[in-house]
Amino acid sequence: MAPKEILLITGNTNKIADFNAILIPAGIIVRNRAVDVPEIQGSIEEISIAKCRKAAEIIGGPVVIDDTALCFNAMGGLPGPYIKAFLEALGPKSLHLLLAGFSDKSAQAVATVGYCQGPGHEPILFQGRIDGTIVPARGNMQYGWQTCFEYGETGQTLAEMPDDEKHKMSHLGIALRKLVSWLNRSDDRVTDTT
Ligand SMILES: O=P(O)(O)OP(=O)(O)OP(=O)(O)OC[C@H]1O[C@@H](n2cnc3c(O)ncnc32)[C@H](O)[C@@H]1O
Ligand SMILES: [Mg+2]
Repeated sequence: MAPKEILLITGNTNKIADFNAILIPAGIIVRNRAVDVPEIQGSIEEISIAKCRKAAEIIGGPVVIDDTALCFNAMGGLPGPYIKAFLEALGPKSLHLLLAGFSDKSAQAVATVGYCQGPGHEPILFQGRIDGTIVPARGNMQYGWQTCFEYGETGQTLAEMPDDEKHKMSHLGIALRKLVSWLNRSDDRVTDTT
C-alpha cells in the first residue's frame, strides 16, 4: 500500500509534533502549512467544521485540521473551544483558579480532527474525548493546558506522562486512530471499485 499523506493546517508546533508521533507509526506522512484559519463561535463541532471548510478553501485541496477543547463540567462545558483565550489571559499556573468556587473539578479534554477533500466538500470529523480533573499545574512540559489536566484515575497530569504512554490514551490519540481507520477504509473502497 502506498504511504498516505495528509496536509495538517496549524500554526501550533506542539500539535505538529503530536500528529507526527501518532501518525508516523501508522504509516502516514504529515505535511504542514502554518495558516491561521479563523475560528467562529459555536459548538465544538460547528467550529471544527467551519475551520476545516475554510482551510480547504484557502489551500484549494485536501486538508486536515484539529480543534482542541477543554470542558469544565461545573461550568457547563466552558471554556471548551475557547480555552486558548483563557490560557493566554491566565497562564497554565492560574487556570485551575477558574474552578475555585466549585467542588466539582471534573473536566473533559476533546480533540476534534477534521478532514476535508477540498473546496465545496463536506468536512468529516473524528473526535477523541477523555475524562480528567483540573488541578494546580504539575509537570515540566509547557504545552497548552497539559500541566493542569490529571487524566482519569492515574494521578498524573498529561504533562507528567511519558509521551508514548500519553499518545495511547490521549484525546488526540483517540481522534487520530479514528482518522487512520477511516483513511484505511477509504483505501478499501477505492480497491473494491477497481
Ligand atoms: O488552531 P491551530 O492553528 O491548530 O492551533 P491552536 O494552538 O490555536 O490550537 P486550538 O485552536 O486547538 O486551541 C486550543 C488551545 O489548547 C492548546 N492545545 C491544543 N491542543 C492541545 C493538547 O493536545 N494538549 C494541551 N493543550 C492543547 C493550544 O495551545 C490552544 O491554547
Ligand atoms: Mg486555534
